[in-house]
Amino acid sequence: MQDTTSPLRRSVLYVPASNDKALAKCASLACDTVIFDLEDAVAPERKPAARERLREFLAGDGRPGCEVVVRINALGSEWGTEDLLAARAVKPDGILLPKVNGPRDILDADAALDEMDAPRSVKLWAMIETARAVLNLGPIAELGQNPAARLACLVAGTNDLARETGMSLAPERGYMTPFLLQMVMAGRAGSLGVIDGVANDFRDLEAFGRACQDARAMGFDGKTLIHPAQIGPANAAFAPQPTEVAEARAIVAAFALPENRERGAISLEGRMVERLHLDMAQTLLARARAIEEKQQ
Ligand SMILES: CC(C)(COP(=O)(O)OP(=O)(O)OC[C@H]1O[C@@H](n2cnc3c(N)ncnc32)[C@H](O)[C@@H]1OP(=O)(O)O)[C@@H](O)C(=O)NCCC(=O)NCCSC(=O)C[C@H](O)C(=O)O
Ligand SMILES: [Mg+2]
Repeated sequence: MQDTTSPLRRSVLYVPASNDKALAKCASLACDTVIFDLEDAVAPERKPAARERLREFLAGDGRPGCEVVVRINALGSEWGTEDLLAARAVKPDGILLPKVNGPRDILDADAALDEMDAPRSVKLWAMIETARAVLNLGPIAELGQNPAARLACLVAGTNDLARETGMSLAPERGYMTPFLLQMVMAGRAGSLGVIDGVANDFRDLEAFGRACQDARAMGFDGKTLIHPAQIGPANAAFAPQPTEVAEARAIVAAFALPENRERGAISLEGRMVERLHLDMAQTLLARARAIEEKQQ
């Protein structure tokens, strides 16, 4: 469940660590999180150079002020350990693990970070993009309840899921939706953030806006993005809408009335409203405030 302290992650932009122009641009963008990618956005022959470029870039003035996450190659791959060392060195908020199959992959990364003396404040994010990860969502999410584990967030990898399963992403991700919902359910059970996958067609912003609205209705915190043009629509779709803010304010005001202070359920404009709705209203208002503060 989102609460009043949940971080804003409406727009989570992948930036290829090998792309100088994209690196130079990212600090000026209004996304909530940047994921610097060492994995699929970087060709095999450019992996070492991308790692070095990222180290240099994040040590300099261009480092973005938002949440910073680094996606490494799978720890079992030939690049994994070097990537993890590089990621640890750039002091990120999170490290995103691709191709996670089950809890073991996360525990191994956790142990490797401990060996590197990485502070516990460096969190792990896990891509859910293999059929095995979907089958293991329960045990993966349980790590979120373990204070010793670093797991903070699940990220959908719909391209890889489509590749492995043969499942179509069209129309409107209808076949993929049950698994995305399973991911949201697991993430919430484990008190984890949950971020939706990317939309590859970055020029069709109308379709993208609809995809963001669907993702929000499914319960996702935000969407992963591949292009700066997707930031505005994602920020708008995952923000509380004016009617929702007005409704939330009315609920808070109604429960503050002396006659309602000791009541669990009240009637408001013909609808039953309970204290759980008061909690939801307070969360939504906190989110609206956080967005407002960010814009100032
Ligand atoms: C998709 C792109 C290759 C398109 O690039 P390009 O043709 O250069 O786009 P534009 O000319 O429209 O770009 C306009 C300006 O914006 C900058 N730009 C573009 N993309 C980014 C970005 N991601 N971050 C920051 N800045 C960006 C360009 O440099 C232009 O700048 P300027 O000329 O100075 O105005 C490209 O967008 C791209 O590479 N996107 C990211 C691709 C990526 O990271 N892929 C991997 C992550 S997605 C994934 O792996 C999904 C998951 O794992 C799964 O399985 O589903
Ligand atoms: Mg992927």
